[in-house]
Amino acid sequence: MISQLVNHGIPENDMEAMFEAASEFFNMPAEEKRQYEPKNASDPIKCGNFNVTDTSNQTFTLWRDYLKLYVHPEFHCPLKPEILREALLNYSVKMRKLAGALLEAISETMGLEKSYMEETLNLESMFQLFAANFYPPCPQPDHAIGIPPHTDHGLLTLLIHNGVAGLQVEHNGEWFHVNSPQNSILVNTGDQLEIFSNGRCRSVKHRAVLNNEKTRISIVVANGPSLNTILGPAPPLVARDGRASYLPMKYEEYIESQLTKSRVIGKSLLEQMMIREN
Ligand SMILES: O=C(O)CCC(=O)C(=O)O
Ligand SMILES: [Fe+2]
Repeated sequence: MISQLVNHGIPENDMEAMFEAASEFFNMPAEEKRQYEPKNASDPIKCGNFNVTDTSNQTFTLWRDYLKLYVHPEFHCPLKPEILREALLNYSVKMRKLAGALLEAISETMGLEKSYMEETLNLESMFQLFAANFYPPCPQPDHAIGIPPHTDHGLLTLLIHNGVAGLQVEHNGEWFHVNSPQNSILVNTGDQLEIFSNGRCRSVKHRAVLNNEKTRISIVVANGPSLNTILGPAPPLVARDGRASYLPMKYEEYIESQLTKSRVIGKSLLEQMMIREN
């Protein structure tokens, strides 16, 4: 499930402030950014760039700079550029409210109480991850990739971009461009929502491709349950369906396992969580 919100109530200024702050960050000298090179996968502030990565069954040359920050329940932000802190605090609060409202509506659509997810998944202390992705023009766009195919691990990811196309989603084994308008917010369902909904909301496989003309920037906020939530299919949905289709796991462990297990086993973590029918 992927949807596009056009009337989302987030002022254009708030989005522009994020693009400006992210561009300033990426344009800082390399020495300034080096302090945030990741030492551990769980560092709350990290940035990095072009490299080669192995997913479960392929090796990719990546063509992107990224900045990843844990912004809730604890707020982490680099000191520079100075404009980033205020813009990000404001933006992350608004994205949290929007994600909360969407999750209430999704709860109701599934026949649950409006506040069911908020209460059972401890959304008050939801784990929120911010990412800015910067993809410069690539001379050979077909020989590298911005982000390899993946699903997001949280509940809902909210994404905006600077008007340059690049995001693609997979449907029935084929890749399709998501040509969303510049000021819209793209809503992407993640693994935790697929598990919680017992398969009603599918986690969308997506990737970012490159071009040789324009720099693309995407600003992503991933909203998940609290890190200590043990998330499994919602019991009322399991009762309705007659079976649970997924195993439960603590969200914090899920994030850690996604970084390690899928490479070893050769299947995505979400596939490993599925309980097949005999
Ligand atoms: O840049 C994009 O459009 C995709 C970004 C993305 O999938 C991610 O950061 O998880
Ligand atoms: Fe993603």
